[in-house]
Amino acid sequence: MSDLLNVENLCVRFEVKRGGMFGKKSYLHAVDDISFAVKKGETLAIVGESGSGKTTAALAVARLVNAWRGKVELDGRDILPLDGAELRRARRRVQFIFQDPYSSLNPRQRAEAIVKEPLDSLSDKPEAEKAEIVARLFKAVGLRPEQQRLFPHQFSGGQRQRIGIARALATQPELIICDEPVSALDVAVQAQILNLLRRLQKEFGLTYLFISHDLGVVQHMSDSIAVMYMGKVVEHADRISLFSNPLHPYTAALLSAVPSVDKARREATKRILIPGDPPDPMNPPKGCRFATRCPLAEARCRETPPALREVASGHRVACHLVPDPA
Ligand SMILES: Nc1ncnc2c1ncn2[C@@H]1O[C@H](COP(=O)(O)OP(=O)(O)OP(=O)(O)O)[C@@H](O)[C@H]1O
Repeated sequence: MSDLLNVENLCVRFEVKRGGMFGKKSYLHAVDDISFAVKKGETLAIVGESGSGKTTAALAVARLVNAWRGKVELDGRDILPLDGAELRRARRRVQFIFQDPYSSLNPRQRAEAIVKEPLDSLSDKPEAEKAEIVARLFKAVGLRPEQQRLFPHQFSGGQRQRIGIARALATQPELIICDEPVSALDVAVQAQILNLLRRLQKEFGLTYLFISHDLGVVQHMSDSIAVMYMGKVVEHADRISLFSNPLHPYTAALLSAVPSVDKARREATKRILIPGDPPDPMNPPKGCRFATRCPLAEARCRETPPALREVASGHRVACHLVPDPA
């Protein structure tokens, strides 16, 4: 399968003023030169702790925040320079499911109007056709026809996320960015929504960029995984390689916190605690960004930033301590 999405050297920075109105202008580099690709019909998960830049990267891919540098190619065409009708077309192809089904739906709109909204803003279809599409989508996400007329507060959290999913599907997108789509939901409901997302992926041939801090969820939802730390991708591999052979000390620590159903594995894996807090994002460490918290860090880690390099087929890592392949 060819790549649907190819992100190259993407950088997003936010201007931050320090010291009041006349303070010096400086920048927070929330996403700092990241690259990844996702094959058609597959799921790439982006994981990392809060503040690592996952959401900002996803918003930049969907053109919901401005990238500072880099490329976001859909089927080989960079969508970052697009505007006008071409941008509208690209927006139809890339849709977003938000984390919080409580705050991402307008409480004053009926469910059917919420699901129809992307068609109103991005398509020129006649009203009757839009109504048909909305009715089909309610069915596809497991909601009943009479629920179309209800308001968000009349739904449970899981049902609200189904509305969010139906809205994301309205323009028949190819790429859906799921930003922590189940983290605001009860565990039992989480499984239902994840199953729904998987079923829809098969049914409509969707490609997912799946943002999560929860590796337990990612284990069930991804073909490949990119691990982010302080704006950088530190490791990127297919799911099986990453779970069976995590190479970056940060990935190993994240994985050690995932409860395993396999008793032998549970006993063999010792929980690795990551000491301290992430450094100030306005003032990142000059070498490896993880060096201040890495139990294995050496002098070179504090001095020189490690490049992301391929150490096994499709397995890339940014760590000085991982040897080159023989
Ligand atoms: N609009 C903004 N202005 C300034 N800084 C921002 C803005 N949005 C995000 N940031 C900063 O960019 C960095 C990355 O944030 P981001 O929300 O992308 O991380 P995340 O990994 O998605 O975290 P979370 O899981 O908490 O959403 C953080 O340091 C955050 O404070």
